[in-house]
Formats: sequence, structure tokens, C-alpha cells
Amino acid sequence: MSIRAEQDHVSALYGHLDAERAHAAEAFRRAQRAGGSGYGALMDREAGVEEQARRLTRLESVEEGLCFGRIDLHGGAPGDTLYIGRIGLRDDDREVALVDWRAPAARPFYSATPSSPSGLARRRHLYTRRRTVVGLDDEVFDLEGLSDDDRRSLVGEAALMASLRAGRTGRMHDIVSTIQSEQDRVIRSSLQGALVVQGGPGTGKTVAALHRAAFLLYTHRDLLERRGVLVVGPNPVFLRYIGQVLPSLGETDVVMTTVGGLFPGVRAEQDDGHRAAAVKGSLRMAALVEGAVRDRQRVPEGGLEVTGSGTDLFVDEDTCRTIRDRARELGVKHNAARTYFANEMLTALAQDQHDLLENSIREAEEAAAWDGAFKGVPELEDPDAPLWSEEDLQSARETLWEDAAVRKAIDGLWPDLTPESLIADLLSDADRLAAAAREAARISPDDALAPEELDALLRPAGAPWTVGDVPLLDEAAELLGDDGSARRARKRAEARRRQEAERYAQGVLEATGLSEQRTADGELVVDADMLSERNRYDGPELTTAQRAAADRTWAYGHVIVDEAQELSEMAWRTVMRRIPTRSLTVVGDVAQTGSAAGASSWTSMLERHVGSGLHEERLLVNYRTPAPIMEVAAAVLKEVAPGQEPPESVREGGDAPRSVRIAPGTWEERLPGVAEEEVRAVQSGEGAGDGDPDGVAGRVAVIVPDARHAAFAALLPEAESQASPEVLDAPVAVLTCTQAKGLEFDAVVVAAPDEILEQSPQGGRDLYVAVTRATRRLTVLHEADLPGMLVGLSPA
Ligand SMILES: Nc1ncnc2c1ncn2[C@@H]1O[C@H](COP(=O)(O)OP(=O)(O)OP(=O)(O)O)[C@@H](O)[C@H]1O
Repeated sequence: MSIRAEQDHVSALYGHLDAERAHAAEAFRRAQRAGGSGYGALMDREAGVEEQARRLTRLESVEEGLCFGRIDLHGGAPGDTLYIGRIGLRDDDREVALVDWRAPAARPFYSATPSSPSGLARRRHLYTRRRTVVGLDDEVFDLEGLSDDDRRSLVGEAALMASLRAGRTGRMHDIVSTIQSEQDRVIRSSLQGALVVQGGPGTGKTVAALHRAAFLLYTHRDLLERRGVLVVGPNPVFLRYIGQVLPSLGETDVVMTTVGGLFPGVRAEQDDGHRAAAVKGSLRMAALVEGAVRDRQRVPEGGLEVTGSGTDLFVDEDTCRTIRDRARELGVKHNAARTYFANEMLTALAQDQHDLLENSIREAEEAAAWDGAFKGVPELEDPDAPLWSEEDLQSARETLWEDAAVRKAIDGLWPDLTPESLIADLLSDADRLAAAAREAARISPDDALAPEELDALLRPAGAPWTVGDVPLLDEAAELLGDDGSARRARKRAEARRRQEAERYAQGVLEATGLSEQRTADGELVVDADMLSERNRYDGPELTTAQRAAADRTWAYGHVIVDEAQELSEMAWRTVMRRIPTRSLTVVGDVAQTGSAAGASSWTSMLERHVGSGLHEERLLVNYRTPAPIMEVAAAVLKEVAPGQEPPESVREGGDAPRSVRIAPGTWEERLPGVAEEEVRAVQSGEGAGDGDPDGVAGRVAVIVPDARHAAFAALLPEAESQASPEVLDAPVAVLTCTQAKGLEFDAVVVAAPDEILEQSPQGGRDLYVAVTRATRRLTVLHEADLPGMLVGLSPA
């Protein structure tokens, strides 16, 4: 079939797309005009508008590359040819004209290989530019004529190679037209249970995980639109890097965040130093946070003395301890148990007030009786009758609660706490840390932290939140429970809205004179209630994603964690709270773990949360790094993670990775020179500018030791070096290994590899990350001797 015949078919598909868009636009307008009054009708209307807006967005997002494939099943009957595209479309007779790439019928397009053709006679890739077909590429599954080597060939090899050759744009693109069969297996895995995708650098873990999100949303739309999908990535730059993939697949309603963003109201971006990170990420911190909460549930030494209602009151230490212990034993969270504690303490104080009063009356009585006897006055009656009734006691308690000194004293013993105040106070106060550790050792002696570990946690008051703090805040929130502030804020906002709506309604009635008008049977035409109901609703309901992101206790329908090897034990506790059903996709590479608290094995990290329900898939082919660079990386891998197999590169050849030795103290001269050379090489080489006609023609990263980041960035003033999304758009970026993780560049210059290796116990893994970021060129610049593991480089 010629390009012209395919063009006719593709043009017809765009015709159906236009018709669908026209329908959706009409439905959108209809939804906007939907009638009915009252809150419920308005909610329905907004939900309808929202749904149609989403449908329109989905239809708009598929304009480019609407149809990219065709499969011909064996048999050759008319229904045996299917066109595969970004969405499903039907023709005017309601027959399937285009199959959504996620539908089961599309599967052979991705799974067929020459040795296992899945019933296909042929697979065709269609290349389009805007609405024009510009090329075709066929694979005919004629097994008879193939050698063994050919049988192992890739899915849609020509299309894949064309896509991999394109220069990098600083944004990840979708791969719907070239998904490989091992990736397809990952993408279409069942929604249930925890799936771990382990794969070396460039094996498409990230891109496959994102396509999986799109696949799951398509296949389980009802559930996932209600409960939402959460994608957790390593940092905001990375989220920006991958941010276009799901929208280009028509999916916009997904929450994307980092571990630092999992606690609503806090946005932590800084990492801790290695020592602090290792301690903070350890599971033993759960006991320390519990210890910190218990440390705030105090018994006053020698008892509580306080002046309340003008009287010096006292509750002895034993009574205070009994009340504290009972409050703890209630089995409710700290802030809820505080109500009980405060009540019991008030009762004890009121009792003391009562006893004091009784004593003084008794004394007065005795004095009076003595006086009476002396003067012959009759005795006062019933010395045993209680002085105060239950109501008197209650009213004394209430009066005491109004007393600022009493409140302060009770607050000091069992304060209302927010997670933020608990953790900030704990980490900035050596005494509090030591006290929390003592309490923790009481509840969980095996989890004790050593004094030097407590030292590593200590930091100045007012220090910004770090990523490692977020799991501690989450842990604290679990133990403290609601402090009521969120509920109070919601109520205040609701009351404000209602007041405004009533004021507005009254204003409208007065201005229009409608308040006077009545129907024939004497009813008001419109009353203030009716009007204010109509206006109380201020704007569309939040989407599922927005509601989920704002709610710490939201239970998602599915969670995807990328670069998951970096998550600490504590971070996993936080993630798991968001997914009680454990429907998870975890993607990462334990050979790239850079965090001191990260994973060295998936089982040891995840088993306690998912038990035996862990299913592991491996991705073995590297689509990023050409074979010569991967050979260098493989030697590094052998040193840093001897058990791990390096992935096999699909791309052969390319420029030989090189090392450039510089004379001592000549970084200032040589680094800018080498970076400049690389920019020239990538901007003139193969694939330059293919990826993004409007953007930079080639991108270079200079990856440097942590301690040299500022100094080397200063040597390259034109380069982008801040950990902000701009690094994705600059021709040259200066990054640490942690910042470069997950990203890719046309050319990479690794500076001072010996220092990267030495910078932490994970230095070797950092180096592995650094040398696997390039799609075309790798240069290692060194002043000291080259580390032995970089043997494969050609000296320049
Ligand atoms: N089937 C494919 N078709 C086209 N490109 C692909 C395919 N699979 C992966 N790629 C490309 O290969 C590159 C690497 O993919 P990705 O970043 O997802 O790998 P990764 O396994 O997450 O790597 P790392 O472990 O280094 O973070 C990306 O540019 C991606 O678009």
C-alpha cells in the first residue's frame, strides 16, 4: 500500500477526530447551559462541564501523531487490518476506525517479534508530520526467511532507531509508537499488587511507568478517576522533565510530586547531608518520633502548683502520673487524648479547690462551734454533707479552664501539637532529642539511637525543611491526629462564603425590587435563601487530583514511584500510607542508589509492606547510551554492584568515550574549553536539533563532585547551574550526580571523577549515574589519576 492510500485513511481519521471534537464542544456548551437551581443542580452542572472539558482536552492532545501504526493479522480479511493511534475513534457507521494503543486489540503491535509474531502478518509504522503521512516502515513476519539473529530483532527497529537518534530537547517524549515488548509487559501489568521494575540506566523505566499510568487510567477509568493516581519522582526538575508525557497521552488528572511534597503545606527540596540522611531515613526514627510525642506528655516533678480562680492549687505527682498514664492508655491520638487529660486535671484542680474551701469552712465552723459553745450558740449541722454538688464541680472546672495560668500549666504538661511544631522543636534542641531518645528506648529498646546519631540530627532552629523531614512530619501527624486547625479553617471558610452569599442575595433582592414581588398564590417570586443557595457555590469543584494532593490521608487508587531506590525506610512508610491497597508500581535501579538511606535490595526495602505480593519485572535493553559508553559504565558497575548485569545498548557505534587529563590547577582554563568543544560537537553532529526545531540544537551536562558544584559553575557563567527547571532548557548545565539522576543529555562531561568516587560511601554509584547520562558523547576530565574502574576510556 502506498503512502497515498495511507494518507487517505489518515485524512479520514482526522475527519472523525474533527467530528468528535465538534460533538464534545457542543456537549461542553450544553453542560454550561444546563438549567436547575439550588446547590445540587449547580454541582451537577459543574461536574458535567468538567467532564466535557476533560474530553475536549483529551481530543486536543492527540492532534500530533494521531495514528502511528497499522497491523495486518494473518488471514487478510477486511476486519484483519487495524490502525493503532493515541485514542480510539469510530467512523460514521460506528465501526472502529482507530484502536486506542491501550486497548487489548492493539497489543500485538507492541508484542509481536519475528520469533513470536502474535498472529501478525505485518506491522507498519506510519510517520506523520501534522496531518500528512511522510513515510512508512514495514516489518513482514515471514519466519521462513529469517536467521536466528533476525528473529531476535527489536520491535519496529527502524522507527525506534529514528526516535533514538533525535537530539535531546530537555523534555521526555511519549513513546507510544515504539514501545518494546518487554516494556509493554510492564505497561499492561495488572493493577493489583506491587510491581517492581528493576532496570539499568536508559532501559525506559521512567517512560514505561508513565505509559503504565496512562494504560491504567484507560483500563480502570472509573476507579482511578475517583481515587486518583500519584506519581512520586526524585525532585522538581525531574518532574518538569517528565511533565509532558502524560498530557501528550491525553491524561492530565494525575498528582505528580516528590517525597518532599507528600506532606500538604510543606514543600521540602533540600536534602540532608549524608550522615543526617542515613539516620533520618532509618526505621528507628519512627520510635524516636513516638518518643518525642511521649516526652511532651509530662508529669510535673513534685506535683502541679498553679494559681487558679485566685487560689493556690496543687495536684500531687502521683495523681498527675495516673491521669497521664490513663490518657495514654486510651489508645487515641495525642491531640484527642489531650481533651481527656485536660478534663481530668481540671477535675483534680477543682477537687483541690473544693478541699481547700471545705477546710477553711471546717476551720471556720470549728472556730464558730468553739465560739458558740463558749457563748452557748447551737452546733452547726451535718458535718459530712458534700460541700459542692456535681454542677458546682463542673462550673468550677469551667471557671478554671478560663484561667490563663491554668491553661498554660495544662498546656505545658500535654500540649496541643502540630507535626511541624513537634519536629521543628525536636530537631533543634539537643535536650529534647535526648529526652525523646530515652522515651523511645523505653518503648522499643532495639531501636535506640547512639549519641552521635542524635548529634547528626541536630540543626539550628528555623532551618528549612529537608526532604528527609517529610516522613518525620507524616509520622508525627499519625501519632498526633488532627489538631483541629484544618477543620476550623474549613468551617471558617464555609461560614464566610455563606455570609457573603446571603449579603449578595439581599443586595440583589433590594436592588431589583424582587423582594416585594409575589406569585398569584401569594408566594414570594424569589427569596433570599433561594438566591444565596445559588450563589454559595463559588467555582468548579476541585478535581480528584487537586483534592487528593491537599489531603494527607487520601487513599490513592494507584501509586507509581520513580527512582525508587532513593527512598528511605521512613519515606516508604509515608508512601504506603497513601496506598492502603498496595496497588503500586515501583521503578528504579538499586545499582544507582545515591542516598545514604536508599535501597540496596527491593525485597529488604519493600517486603515488610507488601509481603509476598511483590512481583518483579526486569528491563534489560538500554535505549539511551550507545554501546561504547555502556562498556565504560559496565566496568564501573562491576565494581559498585558486582551482582548486577549491565543492560545491553541498542545503539552501536558513535563517538568513542574519552578521557582528558589536565595539568594541576588548570580547571579554570580547561573546563570551559572542553564544555565549549562538546557544545560544538553536539550542535553540528547527527541528530542535532531533530528533537525540537524551536529549542536548543544539542544539550551538554557537566557533572561535578558535590563539593565543587559552586566553583565549577562559576567557571561556566553561561551555563545553568541552579536546581531549577531552567537547567532543562540550557545548552549547558552544571549538575551534581544527584541532580543529574533520571535526566539525559546529548553529551556529558564528567569532571574530577576521583572526587565523585570519594564524596560518600555511595560515590561509586554516583559515578555510574554520571557516565550513563549521555546519548551520544562522554568525556571524563581529570586532574588526578583516573580511577581504575574507568579503564575503557580512550585518552585524548
Ligand atoms: N521504546 C522506546 N522507544 C523510544 N525511546 C525509548 C523507548 N524506551 C526508552 N526510550 C528512551 O530512552 C531514554 C531513557 O528512558 P528512561 O529515562 O525512561 O530510562 P530509565 O530506565 O528511567 O533511565 P535511568 O535509570 O537512567 O533514569 C528516554 O529518552 C526514552 O524516551
